[in-house]
Amino acid sequence: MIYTCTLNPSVDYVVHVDELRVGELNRAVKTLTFPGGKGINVSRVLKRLGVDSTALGFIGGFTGEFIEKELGKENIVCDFVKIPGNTRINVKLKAGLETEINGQGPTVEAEHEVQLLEKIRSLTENDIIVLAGSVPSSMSSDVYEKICDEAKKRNAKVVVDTSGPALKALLAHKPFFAKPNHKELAELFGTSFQAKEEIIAYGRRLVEMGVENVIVSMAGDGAFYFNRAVTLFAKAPQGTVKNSVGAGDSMVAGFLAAYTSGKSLEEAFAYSVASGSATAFSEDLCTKDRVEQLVHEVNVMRF
Ligand SMILES: Nc1ncnc2c1ncn2[C@@H]1O[C@H](COP(=O)(O)OP(=O)(O)OP(=O)(O)O)[C@@H](O)[C@H]1O
Ligand SMILES: O=P(O)(O)OC[C@@]1(O)O[C@H](CO)[C@@H](O)[C@@H]1O
Repeated sequence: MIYTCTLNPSVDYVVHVDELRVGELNRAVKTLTFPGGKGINVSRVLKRLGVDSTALGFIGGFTGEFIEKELGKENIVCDFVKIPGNTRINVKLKAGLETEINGQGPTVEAEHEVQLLEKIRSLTENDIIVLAGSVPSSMSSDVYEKICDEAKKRNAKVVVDTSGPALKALLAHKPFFAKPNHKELAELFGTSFQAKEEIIAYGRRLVEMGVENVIVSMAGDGAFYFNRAVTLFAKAPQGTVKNSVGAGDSMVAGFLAAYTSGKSLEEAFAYSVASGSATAFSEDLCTKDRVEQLVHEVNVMRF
């Protein structure tokens, strides 16, 4: 079974305006509301790609109820720890450019962390757990490491899609799969990239640190895949971007869906890139049909 863990889920409130006038009244031309948070997005895309998962993490209040109801409509199994306070609302403002304002999220107490860790203790060697998204400011920054330790003790595979100190700390635990974008990779090593060769060098360093599979995404410029044996590159398919929120999460789901169904590495990587782009070209997350159309446009090259 695949488990996703979203410590700080969100209701994503997508607001379209023709033109943003700062300091004035703006009227939306369209608004959309989605259950969000990186792990939840991975669960939603996995389901669309025909793979079941269980969504773990913390939810609370009317926004938490919305998330659980929406995931229920999509037949996604939820096993959240319920907390007081409202799950955050993240504003995704579309006014030509995409601007995001992510909420802080409710307080998670020590007792809630204990309840989550208890759920992690039921994982087995047949399971994969995806740790995705930011750590709530009320939690200690090593919570992902604690979850990772519990999962690894039980030989479950750990997948990491986070950034900053949480990503840095988790790499030492040699996860099965990590998907930083190129900016997160640069931040990890306190550098900035001017050329693709630098992305390759630093991506390979993650493999040397013990990560089994690494995908470094580069938005419209495609992505690299690294493991001990190969470096692969794929350009992103061309299309009209409608919403890049969740594109990275869709890549994680696409890779896992293909990998767990026994596809080759090249195929899994192509499927991952196609899933990211299919989401970028959709208002909500990708559909399986769109992924399978786009995968034919993804050419995987070996370096
Ligand atoms: N403009 C685009 N055109 C085509 N494909 C895109 C575009 N933006 C993103 N993608 C696809 O989505 C993948 C992931 O994008 P990106 O690098 O932006 O991830 P991310 O920063 O983790 O995203 P997020 O945090 O919003 O989920 C890319 O590798 C690509 O396949
Ligand atoms: O604040 P975090 O946890 O870093 O990111 C949360 C978030 O921006 O990530 C998802 C897209 O990847 C959205 O659904 C959600 O709003």
